Amino acid sequence: MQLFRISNIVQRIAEAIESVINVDVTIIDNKLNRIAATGLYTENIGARINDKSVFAYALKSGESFIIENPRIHKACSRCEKKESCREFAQVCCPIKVNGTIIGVIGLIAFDEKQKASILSNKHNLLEFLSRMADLLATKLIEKKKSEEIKLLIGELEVLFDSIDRGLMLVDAEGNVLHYNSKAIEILGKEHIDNINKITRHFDIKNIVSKKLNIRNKEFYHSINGNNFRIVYSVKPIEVNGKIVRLVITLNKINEIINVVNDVTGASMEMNFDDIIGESISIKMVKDYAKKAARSSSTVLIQGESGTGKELFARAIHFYSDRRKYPFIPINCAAIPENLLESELFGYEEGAFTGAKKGGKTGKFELANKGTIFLDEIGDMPLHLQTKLLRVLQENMIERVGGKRFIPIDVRIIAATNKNLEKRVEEGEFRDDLYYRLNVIPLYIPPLRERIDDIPILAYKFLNKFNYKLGKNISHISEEVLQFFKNYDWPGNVRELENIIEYAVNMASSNCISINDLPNRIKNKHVKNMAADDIIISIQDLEKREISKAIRKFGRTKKGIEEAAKVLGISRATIYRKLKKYSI
Ligand SMILES: Nc1ncnc2c1ncn2[C@@H]1O[C@H](COP(=O)(O)OP(=O)(O)OP(=O)(O)O)[C@@H](O)[C@H]1O
Repeated sequence: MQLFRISNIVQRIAEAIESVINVDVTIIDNKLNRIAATGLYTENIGARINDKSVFAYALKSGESFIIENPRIHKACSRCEKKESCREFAQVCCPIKVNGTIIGVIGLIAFDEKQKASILSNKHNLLEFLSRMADLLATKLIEKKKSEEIKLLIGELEVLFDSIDRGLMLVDAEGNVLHYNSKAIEILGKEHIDNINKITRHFDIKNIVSKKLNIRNKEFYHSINGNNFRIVYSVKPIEVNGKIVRLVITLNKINEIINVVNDVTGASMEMNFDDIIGESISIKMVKDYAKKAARSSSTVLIQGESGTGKELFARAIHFYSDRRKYPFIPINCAAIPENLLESELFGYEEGAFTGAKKGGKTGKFELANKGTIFLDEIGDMPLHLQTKLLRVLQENMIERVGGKRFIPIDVRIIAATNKNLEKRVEEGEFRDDLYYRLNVIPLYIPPLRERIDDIPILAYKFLNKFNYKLGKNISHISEEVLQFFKNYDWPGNVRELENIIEYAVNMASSNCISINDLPNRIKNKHVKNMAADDIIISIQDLEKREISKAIRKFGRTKKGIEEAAKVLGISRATIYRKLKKYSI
């Protein structure tokens, strides 16, 4: 700590001491710089004092002392000016902060009268100087503390302003004391002159009296006639058991929605190249879907389960102008009927028993400016179909228990594996909604109608699961591929993917064979074997028959011998084949 930082105060204290004692005063710092002086040495303020002087001695000793006989006193022993010294007496009193010497107060008598004044009351004089030294030390500590506080305030101001949320500091009466630039951005510049009015949304009285912590509530706010929903939280600051301040954080709902979508991966990117298939039919659907992506009309995707309807919906979204906004999928059949409405449209706080505090944002709002994918639309209950139709007609949604309409800009892609026209005929699906949804119809053919795609898809999934499971299987046997082409694929591409995952787990050689497939598939294969038109390679046949025999007779030496006998091959041959096919 350096005395020069409070040099004004040091000088004032030096003058005060002089006016009380009538003796010249010099105050030096721990570097022997004269910080303050009165009388003869005033003009030497700022100059350095010799390091063999009495002051240097005082700094080193750390004790208070009085020199009654200059030149003879031991403090003068090293002084180079001792012979020419004009001083009659001197007093030194160190200034200490937490035990560290930071300077010295010195009194210098230049005549007998001043000397007498010093010597007449030695004890009280030293006591007085030590008080003055303490006063200087306290002033220096205060200065340091106030500089630290200034720095802290500066740091907090920068921090306050760099936070990407609106912040307001409010007193217990609701007066806004501070706000950051993000708060101005959220609330709108024109509201800043009347910022105290904003606090009426927060019920400050209640928060203060009940010491409440409020999390993620909403209020509606209007800027230039446009309505926004702002989400706020309030944290009280308590001092001695009383709430004295409140910190209010503000966020625009849209910004929160974007964060949620980013974090949950709602917008997992997908494009048309990720849709595998070289068959003419799939190529045609892709071309058609690319055209659909350019418009913002509603698309209805129809196709059996697992044909890739969601894949197409995602690819359309990421090929469209909405690609920077969320893609929000919702499966209308997977959510219980009583929850579906609030999932889709959200609800206000207190809308029903068990409703979450602060309400809930629905998928339509989450998808704002993006695309909502309504999967299994055929299973949507009739009363919600009516509500959905209104959304399509008016581009507005109403939260459950809400009193106002919220404008939305969402593209709808719906999908179903049901025959929707039939459901319309049966009265299970509103015909007006069907026509509204079916503006751009897209039909995805089942796998059995594009068998040329099966090997490509099978190898694509083989690579995927090799990577995922750390395997290195390079082939799928001809017998398996042939069987796949004849299989009916009720679960389409999803089923094919699952079967390959199973087989990659089970295969012990570098080729997937019939034996590696799940039992329910193998059984179907056995039945198919009866069909004359299926041709199986000799190798696959050999492998299958050897496996069958081993399963029947066992892997013991005796079992293998028995199997060789039944198969009509030698013992050496069966061992060789077992190794070859990794059975
Ligand atoms: N052409 C394809 N290329 C690559 N993977 C595909 C293809 N078609 C479907 N898949 C995969 O098959 C699985 C099922 O696809 P998706 O969920 O899109 O089908 P869906 O028709 O929406 O099914 P559901 O009717 O059950 O909702 C996914 O893992 C998907 O990645």
